Amino acid sequence: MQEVLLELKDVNKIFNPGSQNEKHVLRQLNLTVFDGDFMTVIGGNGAGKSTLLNTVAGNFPIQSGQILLEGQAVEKQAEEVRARHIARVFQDPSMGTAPRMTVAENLALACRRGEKRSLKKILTPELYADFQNILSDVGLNLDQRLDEDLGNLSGGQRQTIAMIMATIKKPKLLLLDEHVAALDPKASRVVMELTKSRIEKDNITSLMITHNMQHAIDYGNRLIMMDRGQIIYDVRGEEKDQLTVDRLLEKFMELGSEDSLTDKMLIESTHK
Ligand SMILES: Nc1ncnc2c1ncn2[C@@H]1O[C@H](COP(=O)(O)OP(=O)(O)OP(=O)(O)O)[C@@H](O)[C@H]1O
Repeated sequence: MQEVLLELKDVNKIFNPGSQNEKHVLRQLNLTVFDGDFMTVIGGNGAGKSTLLNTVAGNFPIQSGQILLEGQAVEKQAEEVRARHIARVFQDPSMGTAPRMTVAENLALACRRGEKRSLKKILTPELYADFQNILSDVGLNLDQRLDEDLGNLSGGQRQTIAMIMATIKKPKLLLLDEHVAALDPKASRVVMELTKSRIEKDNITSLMITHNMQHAIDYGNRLIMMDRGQIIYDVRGEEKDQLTVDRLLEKFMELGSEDSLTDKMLIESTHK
């Protein structure tokens, strides 16, 4: 039996409740994520994908329901406890990283995720040597750039560092919110392959939002499709392996959701 890592039970998330701008975004949402699942998350604009990740991360309070990480209610945990367990990579590489600090300093901070930050020197020669090893495996000559400000690197290089930062200290849960969407196809490929190897190396339970349906099919062991705040399709294993982009498009049509299929999804899905 696979162990449950994350459980969402009847979760409702409403923005601006009781006001004219009330927006019921997650609707009685139920989801069980098993230890080691690498789940891709797709859905049209406004389906609730980012809201799902933000509520799981404990950033958005919910109106009702439960979000349990290893049986503990996420929103009741202190921020540093959540930060220790849950790592995130965003579309914007400046989020979660410090552009005016060097690559090595950023990595050193990531090694202390969830610990009380202090000004004490944390970048030891041993850590520096570890970072050089990790980066020489990645390529892109990043091992030569440890002393450069992170903000001077290209978008692809910064997302590479962000991905390593998120996984350098194994999190219980990794949340990826369209983390390659702003990259050109070549950089996107490099970061996706790194994503796969970092996740597989430590068997990290991961949720990855993507607009690229080919990526959603090619990566991970499980795929969910969201529509109007609910999970309307959940496949894994062989059934997922047999999916094609055409089949996913059909699925959108079947569910009467073709309006939410955006040009971005159609264009991105043609890139491997
Ligand atoms: N902080 C907020 N306040 C009010 N409404 C919000 C807020 N955040 C998101 N929403 C609304 O909730 C809905 C779902 O947004 P969300 O960002 O979760 O969708 P998504 O599936 O990630 O979409 P996309 O693919 O376009 O990023 C949208 O209608 C959005 O406008």
